[in-house]
Amino acid sequence: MNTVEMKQVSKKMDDFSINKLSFTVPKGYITGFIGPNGSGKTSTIRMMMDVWKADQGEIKVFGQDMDTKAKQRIGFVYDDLYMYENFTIDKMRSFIAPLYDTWDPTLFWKYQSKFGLPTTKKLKKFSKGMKMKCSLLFALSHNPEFIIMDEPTAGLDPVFRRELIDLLQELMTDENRTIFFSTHITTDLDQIADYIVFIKNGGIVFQKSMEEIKETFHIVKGKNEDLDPDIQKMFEGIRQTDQGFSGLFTGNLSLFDGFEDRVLIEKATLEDIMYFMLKR
Ligand SMILES: Nc1ncnc2c1ncn2[C@@H]1O[C@H](COP(=O)(O)OP(=O)(O)OP(=O)(O)O)[C@@H](O)[C@H]1O
Repeated sequence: MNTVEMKQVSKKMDDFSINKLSFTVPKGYITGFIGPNGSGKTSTIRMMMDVWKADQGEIKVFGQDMDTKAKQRIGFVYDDLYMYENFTIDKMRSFIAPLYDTWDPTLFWKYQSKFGLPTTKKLKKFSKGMKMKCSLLFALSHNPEFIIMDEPTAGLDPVFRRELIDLLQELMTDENRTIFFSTHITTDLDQIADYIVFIKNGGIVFQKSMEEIKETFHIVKGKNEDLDPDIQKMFEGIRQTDQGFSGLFTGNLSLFDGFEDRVLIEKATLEDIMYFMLKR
């Protein structure tokens, strides 16, 4: 069962386009959305939320086209705060709470206190991190079954970032809940993601489960003298220094059996995978 299904979605902008993008967000799991700067993550999220219309393709959320009823079931965290800057949190609450049937005041005050957000300070006086926390506070207070976040950890200090990751994990004890979020901090995803959607230039690179990623991608380190052109071709990407080479490998590891201790093989992190696949 999928919370989101994007099929062959395309959109042309001035000097950029999303090209026949297809992926799913499986229900009950955390899916991380990665890609380099300007690859189309925010644009894709905007289309998913129906803030922007796609030129072509199909986007289904909860098995239907997006409408106000579906939006009620979603907690949406932008990379910027789209709220009235002259308002305080308390005033914002009086506007936003009535919009949601499932608004939970207990949850609101619980997160307000947990995030340490002042209720009487105007939003324009909030720091970047405080704005992100505020956006999270409003997104979580109506107990959404689907949480979509655009770079939620950007601007957060390491302590709160860790706390947010723990909070997301805690939220996932509800097996009906689904989380989809974009981030450049791939170490966060190494810890909590179940699936990864990787895009580049508005197109899909891959969608895989973390399990599949851990089984498929390896970093092989070795000596430069062992790196002949035939071996080089077997890698998805290679980095060479005077000390030796390291490369991203997705093939059968038995190929290196004869190398014995001349090579070191490790599981690749998401950062390794992005680095080598984008460098290629
Ligand atoms: N309103 C807009 N009108 C025209 N082009 C836009 C608009 N917003 C974004 N773009 C372009 O779309 C491309 C993708 O931008 P987008 O913000 O979706 O990427 P991203 O993957 O979220 O990037 P980042 O990781 O840097 O936040 C960029 O080339 C950007 O200039």
